[in-house]
Amino acid sequence: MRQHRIVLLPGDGIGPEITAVAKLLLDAAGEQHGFKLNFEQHPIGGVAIDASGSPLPASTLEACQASDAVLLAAIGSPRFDALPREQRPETGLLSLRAGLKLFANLRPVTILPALIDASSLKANVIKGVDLMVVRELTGGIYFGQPKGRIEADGDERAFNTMTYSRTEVDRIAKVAFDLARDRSGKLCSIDKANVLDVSQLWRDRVDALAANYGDVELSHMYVDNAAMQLVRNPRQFDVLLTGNLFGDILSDEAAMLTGSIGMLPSASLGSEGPGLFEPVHGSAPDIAGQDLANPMAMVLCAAMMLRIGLKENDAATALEGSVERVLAAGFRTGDLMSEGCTQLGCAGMGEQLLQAL
Ligand SMILES: NC(=O)c1ccc[n+]([C@@H]2O[C@H](COP(=O)([O-])OP(=O)(O)OC[C@H]3O[C@@H](n4cnc5c(N)ncnc54)[C@H](O)[C@@H]3O)[C@@H](O)[C@H]2O)c1
Ligand SMILES: CC(C)[C@H](C(=O)O)[C@@H](O)C(=O)O
Ligand SMILES: [Mg+2]
Repeated sequence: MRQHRIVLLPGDGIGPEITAVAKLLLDAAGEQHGFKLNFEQHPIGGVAIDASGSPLPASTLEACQASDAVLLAAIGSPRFDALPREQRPETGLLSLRAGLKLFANLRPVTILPALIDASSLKANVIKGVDLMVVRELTGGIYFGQPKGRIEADGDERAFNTMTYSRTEVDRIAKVAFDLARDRSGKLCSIDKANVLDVSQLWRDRVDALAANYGDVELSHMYVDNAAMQLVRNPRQFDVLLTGNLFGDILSDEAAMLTGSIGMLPSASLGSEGPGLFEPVHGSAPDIAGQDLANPMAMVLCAAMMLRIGLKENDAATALEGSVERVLAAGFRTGDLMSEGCTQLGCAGMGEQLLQAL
């Protein structure tokens, strides 16, 4: 039987609740499709700070490095907001992405027919939307130096640096061009080249690479316009290429096209080694521990892990199918609830997903 080593990182807030659902489905999918997943669970984020003082213990990173794929739920809690930045839960996640060299974050945004009325946008605006945000994940203003907070001239000042090298832009742009080639052949690169030097380099490199992709229709858009176009006419987009910060913001915005941030999965990939599969949403402290979380983004992450990380395509399709069938049958978590549907908690949704597998 095929065997795969999976590191599970439930993390904080709703993380453990949605991880339990994903594990249930992954075990069942393995049984149905002839493979076994060997799970190891490790702490990251707030739970790791509580246990060991570090948001990314060395043992967690080492286990991830030795795995075939990593499935992370979410990290973060207001309890840690006053800690120095290097000790905060978010730093654990950033260090994991950097430690595994996961420079490419793929965030697919698809509208499931059953959820056409769940979005805050009109059905005729979102119908048929199928786009992919390709977000650079280990550079830009998240990691740029210098950064810090200083006292100067009787005032306090804080600063971060938005920086990209040619090499960093080229490798993420190549991922986006290749994806566009496999999809509809359309790529829109997002920047702020009218103001920022770092964006002008970004645009110059994307233009230079376009010479190798004569079959891809490339356009550029300023990020402020992109934020507007995403809600005005999202169907104009196929692959969106963004830097780290712009992609973070635009993907949360794009999540609302699907009806809820609780529906959006992502895959964080490097050029080799295990991928990290992580929902776009956070630890949702406002609903944590109340059996209210939508586990479907996490289940769709598990599907991405099966397809991209483990090449278990049939099982991936089965998981996605189960999400579609449960929604078509009218089951909803609170974030997606609309008239005439049946509301379920996180665990109840897990049971329905399992039955529909
Ligand atoms: N990848 C990650 O682990 C990740 C991502 C984003 C934010 N965070 C962290 O999470 C914490 C909370 O951040 P936030 O409130 O800005 O963002 P969030 O995504 O956690 O929550 C935003 C809103 O969406 C809702 N929501 C999110 N996921 C949901 C789900 N699966 N089902 C139902 N509702 C859901 C929440 O209840 C909340 O109202 C912070 O500490 C932040 O740093 C972590
Ligand atoms: C929690 C935070 C570090 C993270 C990010 O900004 O990348 C999150 O918002 C995300 O979108 O994955
Ligand atoms: Mg985010």
